[in-house]
Amino acid sequence: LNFTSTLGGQTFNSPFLNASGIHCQTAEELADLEGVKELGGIVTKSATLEARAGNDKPRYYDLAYGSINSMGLPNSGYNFYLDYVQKEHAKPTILSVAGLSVADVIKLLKEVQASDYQGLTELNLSCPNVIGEPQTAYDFETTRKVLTEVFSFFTKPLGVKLPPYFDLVHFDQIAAVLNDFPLTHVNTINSVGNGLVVDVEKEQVVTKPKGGFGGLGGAMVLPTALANVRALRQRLNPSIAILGTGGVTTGADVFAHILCGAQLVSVGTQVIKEGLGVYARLEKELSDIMEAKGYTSLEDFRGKLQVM
Ligand SMILES: O=C(O)c1[nH]c(=O)[nH]c(=O)c1Cl
Repeated sequence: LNFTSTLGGQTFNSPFLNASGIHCQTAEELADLEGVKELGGIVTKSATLEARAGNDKPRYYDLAYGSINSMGLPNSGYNFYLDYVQKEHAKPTILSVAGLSVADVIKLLKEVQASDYQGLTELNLSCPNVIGEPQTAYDFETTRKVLTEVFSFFTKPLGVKLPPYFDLVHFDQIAAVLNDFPLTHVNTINSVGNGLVVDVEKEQVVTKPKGGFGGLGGAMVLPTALANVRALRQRLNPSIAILGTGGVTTGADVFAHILCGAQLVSVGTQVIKEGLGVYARLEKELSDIMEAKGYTSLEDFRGKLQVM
């Protein structure tokens, strides 16, 4: 089966990625990812200018149907991740970056531009958990302003990580912004922001930051993730690839993401639930589905979801 694709000048030998933030914050976690042969690429935890401890714990809670997190962007600081991605790796890397202000984003990306890093960078415009900070990509004007400033100097492969949208007009509006820039990709979705999980027995929230409000992931967000992949595929220039993230627990979910237009597919919550062995299971399940349908390559069905 042909699982190979190229993005931003890099060759990905498999459609699988780790979702930024999951098992990709420390040197040990990143080394673990290198050892997962079914992973096509490695995405770093979103890096900020300064290292961050993140929000108070408990800040992650596992549910039967998914997860809620209010991590608060804990990371070792961009120097650590920029050094990491400039080392030799058997797989392509995607350097995820986030800023607490437009100025931080510009400063960070100028460092990346000035470095010898030739791989992909992904600007996270959608973290829902930094207290007092908005999810930038819900503000279309600010998103345009940021991208205009970034592309005035940034010439390396760049994608953006988007929050989920829930209104068809909003899909039109964000696509109208993104189509004006030479992006390599869009990664959709980030967690569904500011959900709330209640422990009825304790009559209490389950995470400490923000009164228990946090980003939702896992099985429960799959229909939202598929809708965002599909809607953006239908609206974005073909030159902008879609990385599908959200709700993947089976090979059928991976197939669905690709059918909606995803080039690569990230797995987050399920890695926490099942461990890194999940990728071998997903690859087997996806292969079995493709063989049963007579497909030999992802191109045979990518973006070919039928309507009624
Ligand atoms: O709280 C986090 O660190 C976090 N959590 C998320 O669910 N998405 C993000 O982009 C980030 Cl940056």
